Amino acid sequence: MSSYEDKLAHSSAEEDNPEEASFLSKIGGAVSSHKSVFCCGGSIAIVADDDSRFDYVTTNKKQLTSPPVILRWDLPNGKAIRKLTLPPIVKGKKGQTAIKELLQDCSPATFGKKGEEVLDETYRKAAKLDNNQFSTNFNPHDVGIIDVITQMLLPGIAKPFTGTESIWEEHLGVIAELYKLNIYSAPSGKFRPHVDTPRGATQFGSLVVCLPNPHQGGQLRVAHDGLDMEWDWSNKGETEDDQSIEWAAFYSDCEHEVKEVTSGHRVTLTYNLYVHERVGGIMRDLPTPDLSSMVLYHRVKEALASPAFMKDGGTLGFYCRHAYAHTSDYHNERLPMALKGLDAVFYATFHHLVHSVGMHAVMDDLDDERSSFSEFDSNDEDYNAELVATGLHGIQMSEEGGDDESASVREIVKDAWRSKWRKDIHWFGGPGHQEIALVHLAYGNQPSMVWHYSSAAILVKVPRFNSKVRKELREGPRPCQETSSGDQDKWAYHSITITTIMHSSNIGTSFAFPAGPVKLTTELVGPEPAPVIFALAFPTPRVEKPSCRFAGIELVSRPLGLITCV
Ligand SMILES: O=C(O)CCC(=O)C(=O)O
Ligand SMILES: [Fe+2]
Repeated sequence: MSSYEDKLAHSSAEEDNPEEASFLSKIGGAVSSHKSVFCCGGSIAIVADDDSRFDYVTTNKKQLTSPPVILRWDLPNGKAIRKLTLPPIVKGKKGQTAIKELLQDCSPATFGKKGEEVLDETYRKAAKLDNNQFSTNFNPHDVGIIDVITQMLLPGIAKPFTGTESIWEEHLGVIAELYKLNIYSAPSGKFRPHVDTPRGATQFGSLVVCLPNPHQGGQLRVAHDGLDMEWDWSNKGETEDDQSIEWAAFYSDCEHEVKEVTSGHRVTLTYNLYVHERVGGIMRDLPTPDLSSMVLYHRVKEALASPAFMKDGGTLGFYCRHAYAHTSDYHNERLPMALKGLDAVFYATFHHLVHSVGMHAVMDDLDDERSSFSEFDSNDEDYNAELVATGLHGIQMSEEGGDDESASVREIVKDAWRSKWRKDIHWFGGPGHQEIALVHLAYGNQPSMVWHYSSAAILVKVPRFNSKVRKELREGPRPCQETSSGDQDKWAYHSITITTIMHSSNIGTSFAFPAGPVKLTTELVGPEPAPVIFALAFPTPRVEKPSCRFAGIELVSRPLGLITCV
């Protein structure tokens, strides 16, 4: 216990009241580790004909409700579909007839053991339909379940994970993949303690949704790190005013079990929970939205196709229209992925069309300092120029200027802030939101602090008209040359030259070759386009033609020679 917790525990006259001390110690145990939040769950009331159920999603006035759940499933012959509503529309025995029909069309549920699907009713007794055999009107997003899971279960795993394509840190979204429909029926429907098999590197948990159908028993027990939670959904759906959908979600590494069902049928939907990047969809190399649906995309494409537009290349600049804390270390790691609105569209458009786009902090108002320095005038080389940082960087502190009375502010800032004077940029619009970028000492008898502010901007290096990038935009990508030929049992060494254009989203990109993937890492992606050479061995007949252009990365594959397989 830390000394702070120690103090808290002792502050309640522990000796006089041991019972209270025990409560305090239990509460202390429940907050001592972030691992104590390993599951969450709740109840969604069923309300038929509630047309306004989404009117209250942003207020605190009313709970979200769900209409009765409809299930439709394929008959085993695949030629017809049946339908069931839960809670059953007809009560009593008749209602349960429909469930029995559903049961007839299910198959026994298996479980994974040492990589194999096992059927063993002493371990798991349940019926199942796979997700391609049924459909439902129930969607956990609609009733806020996914938002709750994101808020409660995601922080612990919202870190970059290894072994996946992505290195983006903004893993904030949850995808719930409908996995199975299960029925645990009395007597002895159950699933003994187990840990779910993760279905891929991004799965972090499971969600169980229990539909309103009368049953007893079948409690779900979830355990983690010495803590235990039990969800008892018995009796739900039995009476008119107690009809609800019950749900629970938990991390993949939690042991859990379904205790024996003692009467009725416990009908559940299970979902696999995956983490994904919630922001950045438009910035992905294969973007979620279709960029060609944007007016800007067409205008840019049109311009790039014309020799009248920046024939010898040039630089375009765009000050972000939205505010970002771009000089905080935390935020500049999240840019450009966290760009929004027009900023995101501008960045993504150029990223996809010419690849050479980056974010920079810019100081544009240093000319204001000029008035006090008569030695500068409008003939100066850097007059009317913007000071453009080498990229985005955190706030800098400098002692420069403290004892140099003759230094101008412009010189001090230029020396202390990694940047360049730029006059060649064609800007769209003026500077926007500003953040503190640099603090330094002012010269003079009385040293004082001076603050300088920067705006976040997107700079695009437009390639020359006859560049490969622009040519390909006009004419489509060049087909790759056949790199080698050979017979089946020969292996070819190929050198793969990858020319990268610095962009953070290139990092983590991997190329699938038969010899294994090649992954671009931070070490390989330099500030300038640079060739990176790999020598790979793979069977020539199966050489996959690498595409010439892949997400801003140029690939050239050429044979280096043949070696014979032994
Ligand atoms: O139905 C439940 O509550 C849990 C089911 C389960 O553990 C599973 O399908 O893996
Ligand atoms: Fe499970």
